[in-house]
Amino acid sequence: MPSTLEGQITMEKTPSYFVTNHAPKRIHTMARDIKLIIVVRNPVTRAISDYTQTLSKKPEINTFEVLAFKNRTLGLIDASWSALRIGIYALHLESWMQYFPLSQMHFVSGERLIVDPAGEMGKVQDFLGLKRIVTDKHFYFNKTKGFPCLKKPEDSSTPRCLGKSKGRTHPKIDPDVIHRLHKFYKPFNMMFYQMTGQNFEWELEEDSGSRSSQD
Ligand SMILES: Nc1ncnc2c1ncn2[C@@H]1O[C@H](COP(=O)(O)OS(=O)(=O)O)[C@@H](OP(=O)(O)O)[C@H]1O
Repeated sequence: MPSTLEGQITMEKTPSYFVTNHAPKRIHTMARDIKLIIVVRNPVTRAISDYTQTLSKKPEINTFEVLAFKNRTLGLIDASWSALRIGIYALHLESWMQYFPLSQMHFVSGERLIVDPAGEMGKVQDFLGLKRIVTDKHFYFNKTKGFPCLKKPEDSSTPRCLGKSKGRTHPKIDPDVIHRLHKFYKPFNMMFYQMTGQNFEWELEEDSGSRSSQD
Protein backbone atom coordinates (compact mmCIF):
# COMPACT_ATOMS: atom_id res chain seq x y z
CA MET A 1 0.00 0.00 0.00
CA PRO A 2 1.35 3.50 -0.78
CA SER A 3 2.09 5.88 2.10
CA THR A 4 -0.74 8.17 3.06
CA LEU A 5 -0.15 11.79 4.03
CA GLU A 6 -2.10 13.64 6.71
CA GLY A 7 -5.52 14.49 5.29
CA GLN A 8 -5.41 11.71 2.69
CA ILE A 9 -6.88 8.24 2.66
CA THR A 10 -5.57 5.37 0.56
CA MET A 11 -8.07 3.13 -1.12
CA GLU A 12 -7.50 -0.23 -2.76
CA LYS A 13 -10.00 -2.27 -4.76
CA THR A 14 -9.61 -6.01 -5.22
CA PRO A 15 -12.85 -7.99 -5.51
CA SER A 16 -11.18 -11.38 -5.00
CA TYR A 17 -9.90 -10.54 -1.50
CA PHE A 18 -13.28 -11.13 0.07
CA VAL A 19 -13.11 -14.84 -0.71
CA THR A 20 -9.34 -15.37 -0.41
CA ASN A 21 -8.57 -17.59 2.59
CA HIS A 22 -5.49 -15.86 3.98
CA ALA A 23 -6.56 -12.29 3.13
CA PRO A 24 -8.19 -11.36 6.49
CA LYS A 25 -5.16 -12.42 8.54
CA ARG A 26 -2.63 -10.83 6.20
CA ILE A 27 -4.54 -7.56 5.92
CA HIS A 28 -4.95 -7.46 9.71
CA THR A 29 -1.19 -7.89 10.13
CA MET A 30 -0.62 -5.08 7.66
CA ALA A 31 -3.20 -2.56 8.95
CA ARG A 32 -5.53 -3.61 11.75
CA ASP A 33 -7.43 -0.25 11.69
CA ILE A 34 -8.28 -0.53 8.00
CA LYS A 35 -11.86 0.11 6.90
CA LEU A 36 -13.41 -2.52 4.65
CA ILE A 37 -16.10 -1.83 2.05
CA ILE A 38 -17.89 -4.85 0.62
CA VAL A 39 -20.32 -4.56 -2.29
CA VAL A 40 -22.81 -7.43 -2.38
CA ARG A 41 -25.69 -8.24 -4.68
CA ASN A 42 -28.20 -11.08 -4.92
CA PRO A 43 -25.91 -14.14 -5.08
CA VAL A 44 -28.02 -15.69 -7.85
CA THR A 45 -27.65 -12.64 -10.10
CA ARG A 46 -24.00 -12.42 -9.03
CA ALA A 47 -23.42 -16.00 -10.20
CA ILE A 48 -25.04 -15.29 -13.57
CA SER A 49 -22.99 -12.11 -13.92
CA ASP A 50 -19.82 -14.06 -13.10
CA TYR A 51 -20.75 -16.73 -15.66
CA THR A 52 -21.51 -14.05 -18.29
CA GLN A 53 -18.04 -12.60 -17.77
CA THR A 54 -16.35 -16.00 -18.16
CA LEU A 55 -18.50 -16.81 -21.18
CA SER A 56 -17.36 -13.62 -22.91
CA LYS A 57 -13.75 -14.83 -22.61
CA LYS A 58 -14.37 -18.56 -23.15
CA PRO A 59 -17.43 -19.05 -25.37
CA GLU A 60 -16.89 -22.84 -25.37
CA ILE A 61 -17.73 -23.37 -21.66
CA ASN A 62 -20.73 -25.43 -20.61
CA THR A 63 -24.10 -23.82 -19.99
CA PHE A 64 -24.83 -22.22 -16.62
CA GLU A 65 -27.44 -24.91 -15.96
CA VAL A 66 -24.84 -27.68 -16.40
CA LEU A 67 -22.15 -26.00 -14.30
CA ALA A 68 -24.52 -25.17 -11.44
CA PHE A 69 -25.23 -28.81 -10.53
CA LYS A 70 -23.26 -31.81 -9.34
CA ASN A 71 -26.36 -33.85 -10.10
CA ARG A 72 -29.30 -32.01 -11.60
CA THR A 73 -31.79 -34.88 -11.23
CA LEU A 74 -31.07 -35.03 -7.51
CA GLY A 75 -31.02 -31.22 -7.36
CA LEU A 76 -27.47 -31.29 -5.98
CA ILE A 77 -25.96 -27.81 -6.40
CA ASP A 78 -22.23 -27.59 -7.11
CA ALA A 79 -21.23 -25.20 -4.34
CA SER A 80 -17.57 -25.68 -5.24
CA TRP A 81 -18.10 -23.87 -8.56
CA SER A 82 -16.53 -20.47 -7.84
CA ALA A 83 -19.42 -18.55 -9.44
CA LEU A 84 -21.69 -20.07 -6.79
CA ARG A 85 -19.26 -20.31 -3.89
CA ILE A 86 -18.45 -16.59 -3.89
CA GLY A 87 -22.12 -15.81 -3.21
CA ILE A 88 -22.10 -17.69 0.11
CA TYR A 89 -21.35 -14.35 1.76
CA ALA A 90 -21.92 -15.53 5.35
CA LEU A 91 -19.15 -18.08 4.98
CA HIS A 92 -16.61 -15.54 3.78
CA LEU A 93 -17.70 -12.89 6.27
CA GLU A 94 -17.08 -15.32 9.10
CA SER A 95 -13.36 -15.38 8.25
CA TRP A 96 -13.20 -11.58 8.25
CA MET A 97 -15.05 -11.35 11.56
CA GLN A 98 -12.30 -13.37 13.21
CA TYR A 99 -9.97 -10.42 12.62
CA PHE A 100 -12.07 -7.29 12.20
CA PRO A 101 -15.02 -5.87 14.16
CA LEU A 102 -18.18 -5.12 12.19
CA SER A 103 -17.70 -1.43 12.96
CA GLN A 104 -14.77 -1.48 10.50
CA MET A 105 -16.92 -2.94 7.73
CA HIS A 106 -19.47 -1.33 5.47
CA PHE A 107 -21.76 -3.25 3.16
CA VAL A 108 -23.02 -1.66 -0.03
CA SER A 109 -26.09 -3.08 -1.70
CA GLY A 110 -25.27 -3.67 -5.37
CA GLU A 111 -28.96 -3.29 -6.19
CA ARG A 112 -29.26 0.06 -4.37
CA LEU A 113 -26.04 1.25 -5.99
CA ILE A 114 -27.81 1.09 -9.35
CA VAL A 115 -31.12 2.70 -8.34
CA ASP A 116 -29.69 5.22 -5.89
CA PRO A 117 -25.94 5.68 -6.45
CA ALA A 118 -25.81 8.97 -4.55
CA GLY A 119 -27.60 7.46 -1.53
CA GLU A 120 -25.16 4.53 -1.37
CA MET A 121 -22.18 6.84 -1.91
CA GLY A 122 -23.50 9.08 0.88
CA LYS A 123 -23.35 6.15 3.30
CA VAL A 124 -19.85 5.21 2.08
CA GLN A 125 -18.64 8.78 2.69
CA ASP A 126 -20.17 8.77 6.20
CA PHE A 127 -18.48 5.45 6.95
CA LEU A 128 -15.12 6.86 5.83
CA GLY A 129 -15.68 9.99 7.92
CA LEU A 130 -15.68 12.19 4.84
CA LYS A 131 -17.81 15.22 4.01
CA ARG A 132 -20.63 14.26 1.64
CA ILE A 133 -19.06 15.65 -1.53
CA VAL A 134 -20.45 13.10 -3.99
CA THR A 135 -24.19 13.67 -4.23
CA ASP A 136 -27.14 13.36 -6.59
CA LYS A 137 -25.83 16.14 -8.78
CA HIS A 138 -22.85 13.98 -9.81
CA PHE A 139 -24.96 11.24 -11.42
CA TYR A 140 -27.36 10.90 -14.32
CA PHE A 141 -29.15 7.86 -15.67
CA ASN A 142 -27.79 6.84 -19.07
CA LYS A 143 -30.65 5.25 -21.03
CA THR A 144 -28.39 3.57 -23.60
CA LYS A 145 -26.20 2.00 -20.93
CA GLY A 146 -29.16 1.32 -18.66
CA PHE A 147 -27.10 2.39 -15.64
CA PRO A 148 -26.18 5.53 -13.76
CA CYS A 149 -23.06 7.31 -14.97
CA LEU A 150 -20.89 10.13 -13.64
CA LYS A 151 -21.84 13.54 -15.03
CA LYS A 152 -18.35 15.00 -15.02
CA PRO A 153 -15.39 13.29 -13.39
CA GLU A 154 -12.75 15.58 -11.81
CA ASP A 155 -10.17 15.08 -14.54
CA SER A 156 -12.44 15.45 -17.53
CA SER A 157 -15.20 17.59 -18.95
CA THR A 158 -17.14 14.67 -20.42
CA PRO A 159 -19.54 12.27 -18.68
CA ARG A 160 -18.22 8.85 -17.80
CA CYS A 161 -19.99 5.49 -17.66
CA LEU A 162 -18.43 2.18 -16.64
CA GLY A 163 -16.93 0.20 -19.53
CA LYS A 164 -18.51 -2.31 -21.91
CA SER A 165 -17.74 -5.24 -19.63
CA LYS A 166 -20.01 -3.82 -16.89
CA GLY A 167 -23.71 -4.19 -17.42
CA ARG A 168 -23.61 -6.92 -20.06
CA THR A 169 -26.84 -8.63 -21.04
CA HIS A 170 -27.14 -11.88 -19.08
CA PRO A 171 -28.08 -15.10 -20.88
CA LYS A 172 -31.56 -16.47 -20.18
CA ILE A 173 -31.32 -19.15 -17.48
CA ASP A 174 -33.88 -21.90 -16.89
CA PRO A 175 -36.32 -20.47 -14.27
CA ASP A 176 -36.29 -23.79 -12.42
CA VAL A 177 -32.52 -23.51 -11.95
CA ILE A 178 -32.93 -19.93 -10.73
CA HIS A 179 -35.56 -21.09 -8.26
CA ARG A 180 -33.34 -23.89 -6.96
CA LEU A 181 -30.47 -21.48 -6.50
CA HIS A 182 -32.66 -19.06 -4.56
CA LYS A 183 -33.59 -21.94 -2.27
CA PHE A 184 -29.95 -22.93 -1.92
CA TYR A 185 -28.86 -19.42 -0.94
CA LYS A 186 -31.78 -18.57 1.35
CA PRO A 187 -30.30 -19.92 4.64
CA PHE A 188 -26.91 -18.37 3.87
CA ASN A 189 -28.54 -15.05 3.02
CA MET A 190 -30.52 -15.13 6.29
CA MET A 191 -27.29 -15.78 8.17
CA PHE A 192 -25.63 -12.91 6.32
CA TYR A 193 -28.50 -10.50 7.18
CA GLN A 194 -28.18 -11.51 10.82
CA MET A 195 -24.41 -11.10 10.88
CA THR A 196 -24.48 -7.67 9.21
CA GLY A 197 -27.75 -6.43 10.77
CA GLN A 198 -28.85 -5.48 7.25
CA ASN A 199 -31.66 -7.05 5.27
CA PHE A 200 -30.76 -6.94 1.57
CA GLU A 201 -34.21 -8.30 0.63
CA TRP A 202 -32.94 -10.69 -2.04
CA GLU A 203 -35.83 -13.05 -1.31
CA LEU A 204 -38.31 -10.43 -2.57
CA GLU A 205 -36.76 -10.77 -6.03
CA GLU A 206 -37.47 -14.51 -6.04
CA ASP A 207 -41.04 -13.87 -4.83
CA SER A 208 -41.67 -11.47 -7.70
CA GLY A 209 -39.92 -13.78 -10.21
CA SER A 210 -41.13 -16.94 -11.92
CA ARG A 211 -41.83 -20.12 -9.97
CA SER A 212 -41.38 -23.76 -10.79
CA SER A 213 -43.86 -26.54 -10.17
CA GLN A 214 -41.14 -29.00 -9.07
CA ASP A 215 -40.26 -28.30 -5.45
N1 LIG B 1 -23.20 2.40 -13.02
C1 LIG B 1 -23.02 1.14 -13.39
N2 LIG B 1 -22.66 0.85 -14.67
C2 LIG B 1 -22.46 -0.45 -15.03
N3 LIG B 1 -22.59 -1.50 -14.20
C3 LIG B 1 -22.95 -1.24 -12.93
C4 LIG B 1 -23.18 0.07 -12.47
N4 LIG B 1 -23.52 0.02 -11.17
C5 LIG B 1 -23.51 -1.26 -10.85
N5 LIG B 1 -23.18 -2.03 -11.90
C6 LIG B 1 -23.08 -3.48 -11.84
O1 LIG B 1 -21.70 -3.80 -11.67
C7 LIG B 1 -21.52 -5.10 -12.16
C8 LIG B 1 -20.07 -5.36 -12.51
O2 LIG B 1 -19.31 -5.20 -11.36
P1 LIG B 1 -18.28 -6.27 -10.91
O3 LIG B 1 -18.21 -6.23 -9.43
O4 LIG B 1 -18.55 -7.57 -11.58
O5 LIG B 1 -16.97 -5.68 -11.43
S1 LIG B 1 -15.57 -6.37 -11.28
O6 LIG B 1 -15.45 -7.23 -12.48
O7 LIG B 1 -15.55 -7.15 -10.10
O8 LIG B 1 -14.66 -5.26 -11.30
C9 LIG B 1 -22.39 -5.19 -13.37
O9 LIG B 1 -22.82 -6.51 -13.44
P2 LIG B 1 -23.39 -7.11 -14.82
O10 LIG B 1 -24.70 -6.42 -15.01
O11 LIG B 1 -23.54 -8.55 -14.61
O12 LIG B 1 -22.39 -6.76 -15.86
C10 LIG B 1 -23.55 -4.22 -13.08
O13 LIG B 1 -24.74 -4.86 -12.78
